[in-house]
Amino acid sequence: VGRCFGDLKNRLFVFLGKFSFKFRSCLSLFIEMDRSTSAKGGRSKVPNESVHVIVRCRPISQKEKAEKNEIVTTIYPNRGVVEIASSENKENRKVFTYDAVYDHNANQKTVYTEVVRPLVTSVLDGFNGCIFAYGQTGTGKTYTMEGTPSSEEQMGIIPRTFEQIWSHIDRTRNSNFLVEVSYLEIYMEELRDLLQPGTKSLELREKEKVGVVVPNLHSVCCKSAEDMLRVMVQGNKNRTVGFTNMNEHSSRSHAIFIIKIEMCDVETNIIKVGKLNLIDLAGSERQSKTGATADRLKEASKINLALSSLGNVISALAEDSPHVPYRDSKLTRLLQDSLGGNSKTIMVANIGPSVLNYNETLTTLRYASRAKKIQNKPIKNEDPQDAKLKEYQEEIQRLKNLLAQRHTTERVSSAMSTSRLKKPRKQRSEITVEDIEGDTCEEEEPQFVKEDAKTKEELEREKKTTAELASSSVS
Ligand SMILES: Nc1ncnc2c1ncn2[C@@H]1O[C@H](COP(=O)(O)OP(=O)(O)OP(=O)(O)O)[C@@H](O)[C@H]1O
Repeated sequence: VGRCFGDLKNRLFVFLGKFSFKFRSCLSLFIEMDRSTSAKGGRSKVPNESVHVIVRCRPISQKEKAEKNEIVTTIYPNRGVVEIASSENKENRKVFTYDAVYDHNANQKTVYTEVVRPLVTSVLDGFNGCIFAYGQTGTGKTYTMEGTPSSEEQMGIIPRTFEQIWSHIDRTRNSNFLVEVSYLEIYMEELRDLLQPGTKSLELREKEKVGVVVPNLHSVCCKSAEDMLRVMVQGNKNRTVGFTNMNEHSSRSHAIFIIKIEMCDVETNIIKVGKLNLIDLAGSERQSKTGATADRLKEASKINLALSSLGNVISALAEDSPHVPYRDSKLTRLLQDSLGGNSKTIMVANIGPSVLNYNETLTTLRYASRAKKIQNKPIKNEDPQDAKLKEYQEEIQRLKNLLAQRHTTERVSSAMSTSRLKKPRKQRSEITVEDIEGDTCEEEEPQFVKEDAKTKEELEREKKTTAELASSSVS
């Protein structure tokens, strides 16, 4: 009995020990969670959302086919799994799982509908969104992000977002929208405005409650999907592209297409702002493979530097490290909110199927796996102080008040100056699609300015008739 009791007592101690260990670790987990949420600005009630990671494998190229390169990646779209086999040892297979994976059979429309459409819907509800394509050079980042915009089948993510945005605007009643786009590239660690080439390089600034901003970056107000497409095409003409052994039209810079949508519900007067960053990164590359020389070599080292800092940020966030090295490159500073901040983010990891790409593919798959662990805290941007629609609405109200005031004083005196009736000043950063295409066409006046001008005209006409009547009755 004594031995039995002793045994029971020992088991009880082991159990209590385990329990107290679990209790302690739970407690420290809660304390840790609380610490990390309060460290991120007290947004503890906002639910976390992981970065969505998808992998897309391009078809085998003509060159790879001709060289009879072995295929080492197997894609299982139904299970979200990518398997990669080492060419030396077929048994040595590495398996990775993602939110979605696509093989060479997946067309542009499928990728958009399944992955991007829900994110753009959120942006149209006032969230920040970011989609970035990452991968070795020549694996299809530009094909995925842009594709061939003139072809219904081949158009990529960016032109498809234009269509979704404008079909939403056309369908929505009782709301006003303001859509603006900007386009910039990071080339050799310098920020360049792709819509105003030749201007001096841009700076990054940290703005309280807003995050990292690019002052003096031009934005173009768009009134249709076609407008947005024209801006994209124009910006692409200014993007730095070069030839490498791996890709005839290799992007030598990281390009960021920014869409800002302000929307105001006319009944509630609530303004929401959605911002979408669409990023086509330059490819990671081995200088020996790309055959880089001189300028290409300098570019490549800067590209690789920015990409390795992106890798470090991803690793730090995935490991919940107390220090995240966002400040190490312009790219990571610009992506600060998209990785670990206020944004819904999708990473598209592009890979190639052949044995030639084995090492790079493995690196990309590992990066992508780590990125899955990144937690963001997306919050709806409602009633921001710097919304332009708000500024315009206040201007409309001011004009209306002015007209009402004028209407009453008109009868007493006709000397009131009309010079105070100004249309809203054109912002320095506001240019039109025509401006960037070299057309000097003046910007079409917003509807409310036209309406106010109409009222003013009517008022003038009324004034003239009254004066005529008065003069005829005197005579
Ligand atoms: N899913 C795909 N289906 C058909 N063709 C593709 C696909 N992905 C890529 N390609 C083709 O592969 C080539 C290289 O693609 P792309 O230029 O998009 O690569 P990239 O990753 O942007 O390269 P870089 O980093 O050098 O700019 C192009 O000719 C492109 O049309």
